[in-house]
Amino acid sequence: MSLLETEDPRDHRLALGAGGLLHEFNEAGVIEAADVHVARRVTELAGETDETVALAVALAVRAVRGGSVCVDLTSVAEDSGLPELAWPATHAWLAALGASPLAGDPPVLRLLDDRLLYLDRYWREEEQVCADLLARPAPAPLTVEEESALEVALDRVFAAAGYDEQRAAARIALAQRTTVLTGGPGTGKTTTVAALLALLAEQAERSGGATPRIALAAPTGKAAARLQQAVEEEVARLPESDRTRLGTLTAVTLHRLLGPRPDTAVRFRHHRENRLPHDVVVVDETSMVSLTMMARLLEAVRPEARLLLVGDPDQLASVEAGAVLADLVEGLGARDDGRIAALRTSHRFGESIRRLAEAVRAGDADEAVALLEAGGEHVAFVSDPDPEPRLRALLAPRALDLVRAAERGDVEATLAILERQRLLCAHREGPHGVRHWNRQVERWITEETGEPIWSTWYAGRPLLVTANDYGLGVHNGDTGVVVRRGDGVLRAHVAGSTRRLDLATSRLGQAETMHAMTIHKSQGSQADEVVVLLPPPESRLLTRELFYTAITRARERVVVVGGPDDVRAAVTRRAQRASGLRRRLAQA
Ligand SMILES: Nc1ncnc2c1ncn2[C@@H]1O[C@H](COP(=O)(O)OP(=O)(O)OP(=O)(O)O)[C@@H](O)[C@H]1O
Repeated sequence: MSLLETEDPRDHRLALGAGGLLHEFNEAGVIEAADVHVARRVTELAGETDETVALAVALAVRAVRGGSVCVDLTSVAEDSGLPELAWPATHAWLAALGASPLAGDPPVLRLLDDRLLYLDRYWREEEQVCADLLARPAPAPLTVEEESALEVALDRVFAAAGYDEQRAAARIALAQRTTVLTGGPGTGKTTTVAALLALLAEQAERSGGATPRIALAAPTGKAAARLQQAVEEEVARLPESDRTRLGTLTAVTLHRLLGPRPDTAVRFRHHRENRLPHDVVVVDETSMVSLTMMARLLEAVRPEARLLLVGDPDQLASVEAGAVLADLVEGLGARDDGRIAALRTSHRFGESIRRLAEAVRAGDADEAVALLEAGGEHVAFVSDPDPEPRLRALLAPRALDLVRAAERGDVEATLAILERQRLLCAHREGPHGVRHWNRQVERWITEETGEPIWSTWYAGRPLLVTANDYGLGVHNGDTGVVVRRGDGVLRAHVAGSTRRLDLATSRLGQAETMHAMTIHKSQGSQADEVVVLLPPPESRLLTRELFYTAITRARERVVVVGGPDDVRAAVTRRAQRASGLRRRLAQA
C-alpha cells in the first residue's frame, strides 16, 4: 500500500505534469502535489536542474507539513516505508545539495551535520532558539544570608510534609534564568509555580526591588484559563504575606502576551527591539508550543527576566512544526550548565489512571492492556465489536442533561455539565471520527427527546471555538454551549480565557459542535470523565503520544473504546519528529 493511497489517477494529491523523480515519489504517495509544486517552483527560480535536489526540497516541505522542522536524508528512505523507490544515494545526494544554488547566498536549503535538511526559515529559528536560550545569563549565586532566608521561605511555602520533589524543583529554578519544569498531570507543577512566584516576590522585596512583573501564558485560551484557575487555587493556599505580595495574577494566551499584529500571524508587537516588560514569564503547556512560537517568545523575553517553561514532554507536540519541549529536556538536560526541574509523583490521579498513563508513557503495551482489562473505578475498557450501545449509555445522558439545562436557561449548570465528560477521537472524518460521533450524539438526543434537531444552533449544543477573534474576545480552543435565554433567544456562552462571554450565535463565526472533539484539540483541557475512541491499528494518527495525551485529559475516570490490538498499536507507534534542536543545545 502506498503512503497516501493515491490509486485514483484524479487524486488531488497527484501533481499534474510532474515528471521524473518527483512524479515517481508523488505517485507512490511519499510527497503530495503541494510539495511537488513548491519543489518545482523553487528549483526553477534558482535555475536548479538536478532532480534529486528537487526531491529533497519536496521532502523538506513535506516534513514541515508533518510537524518536523527538517528531514533526515540518511533515514528518510527507511522511514517512508518505501525503501524500494529510486532514492538517491546519500553521499551523491548530499554532494548535489552542497553544490546547488539553493544552498548559496541567500540560502533556501540548509544542511546540519550532513544529515538534516532544512528550509532556511526553520534552520534560522532553531539556531535563534538555541542562541537565545544559551545567552541568558545565570543569576548571581545567593549569599549566605540569602541562602538561609531561602530555607525559611521554602519551609513557609511548602509547609506540609511530602513536598520534597517540589522543593528541589523550586531550588533548581531559583538558581537559573531559564528553567524547564516537567511533570505528568497532577505532579504539582502549578503548586511549584505558585510557590516559586512567592519566593521570587519575596527575594525582590528583600533586596529592596519592586514587586516583580509576572506574566502567565499558555498556547491556547483553554490552557490559559486552566492555568489562571490553578494558579489562583494554589496561591490561595499560601500564607497571607505571600498572597499579598503576589496580588492578582492573570493568565493570557501566548499570542496575546506577545501582542498580535493585524498584518502578520508570525510576528508580534514584542520582539528583540521591543521586549516584554515582565521580570518573570511562566509558560504552561509548553509541549504545545511550536518552534516558530518559541523563537518569537525567546526574542521577546528580556535576557535578565526569569523564564519558566512548564509542561509534559510525553504529550503530543505542537500542531505546527517542532517538538520544542522534548528537545529542550534532552538538549539542556545533556549540558552541565542547565538543569531540568522534573516532578514525578502524581498527587491527583486515582492510582489506576496513573498506572495506565505510566504504562503508555513507558511503551509497555502488555501492562496497558492488562490494566484496561482489569478495569476498576477509574478505568474502563469497552472492547465490544459494536461499541455503540455502550457508548450511548455513557454519552447520551450527559448530552440530554446539557439540553435540559440549556432549555432552562441555566448557564452555570450547562457550563459545569460540559466539564463532566469528553468524547475524544483521533480522527475528524470516518467512522471513528469527530464528525460521525457528533452526528451520532445528536441522533440520540433526537431519539430521546422526540424533537428533531433542525438547525446548527440548538439549546445544549456544545461549542468549540476554532479561530481567534480578538474583537469578540474568543480564542481558538475556547469551549462553550448554546443556552436559551428567558425570551426564547439562543445565546452562545463561551468560557473564554479570562472571562465568560454571552454572545449572539450569529457573531460566533468559527465554532464547531463539540459532543466529540479530536485529541489534538483536547490538549490543554481536562474533563472529569474522558471517553477515548481508538481508531484501528493501521491509523497513522494512532501513536503513543496521542494515546497518552488522551488518557491524561481525565480528572477522575477514563474509558478506552477499542480492541487490545488498537491499544497495542497505539502504545507501540511513536510520533517521530525530526529536529536538530536537541543536538544543537547539547553541543553548543
Ligand atoms: N506534594 C503534594 N502533596 C499533596 N498534594 C499535592 C502536592 N502537590 C500538589 N498537590 C495537589 O495535587 C493537585 C495537583 O497539583 P497541581 O495542580 O500543582 O499539578 P499539575 O502538575 O499542575 O497538574 P496538571 O498539569 O494536571 O494541571 C492539586 O490539588 C494540588 O493541591
